[in-house]
Amino acid sequence: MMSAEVRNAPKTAAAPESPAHALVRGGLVNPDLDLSALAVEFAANGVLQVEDALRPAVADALHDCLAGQVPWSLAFRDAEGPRKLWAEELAELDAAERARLDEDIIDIARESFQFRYDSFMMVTAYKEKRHPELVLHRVIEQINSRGWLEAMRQITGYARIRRADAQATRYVAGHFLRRHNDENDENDRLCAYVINLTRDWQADWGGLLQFLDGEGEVTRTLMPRYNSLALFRVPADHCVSLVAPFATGARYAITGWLRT
Ligand SMILES: O=C(O)CCC(=O)C(=O)O
Ligand SMILES: [Fe+2]
Repeated sequence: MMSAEVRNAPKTAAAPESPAHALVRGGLVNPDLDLSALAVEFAANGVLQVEDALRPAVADALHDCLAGQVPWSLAFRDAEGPRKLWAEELAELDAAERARLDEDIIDIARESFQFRYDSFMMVTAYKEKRHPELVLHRVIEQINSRGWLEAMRQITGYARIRRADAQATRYVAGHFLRRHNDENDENDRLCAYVINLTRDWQADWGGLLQFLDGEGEVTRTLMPRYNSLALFRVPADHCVSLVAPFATGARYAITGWLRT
């Protein structure tokens, strides 16, 4: 399937070096973090929310990119599996087709694993050199840099972390991600991470990252606080709760896995 990036952008080799690109090249990690203290907390729970995780100016640049520049596509599952619909394809649907799509998404959610959120596949865009103006290309380089990976190895205790992938996500009213555990066929995901880039989110808007035990009890809830970094071991059962119809904000994040 052709990616949103492929459809939406001409292929350009040279990435323009804007001030935001230069800023992100300077590194992501907030140098004030106490990595040893965070490691103690992570070792105890296997789940951790790091506050003020990125350098503040970097968080602001990433927020501005997600809130203003990213060409989102809608991610969900149909009968065959994961699907993406580009913004233009959604715009072409009439009201009846749109209602049908919503019904189909919810029908699957009733019976099985399902999600609905806006997505931008950062690794695909990077490899295919699509949308080189987006600072997200620099993020792909930085989350695979020695500095970031070493910080992640120190916090998680996983010396085997070798690389990271990433997608940008946006959850608005009606979006959700049902219970799953992040395991994949390659079995190379050691930890999941979520960099939260939403300002002024409210807990009763939903969009909460929740961890579940074998009895279906919620064991931990993480608010998507601005510039927080959620880290947790894979596998772990978790979900993103439904964003309420009255939520006026969008929940922005960059999320992916720390891999072998
Ligand atoms: O956005 C989040 O908080 C979690 C996302 C997630 O669980 C996933 O993409 O697998
Ligand atoms: Fe997940």
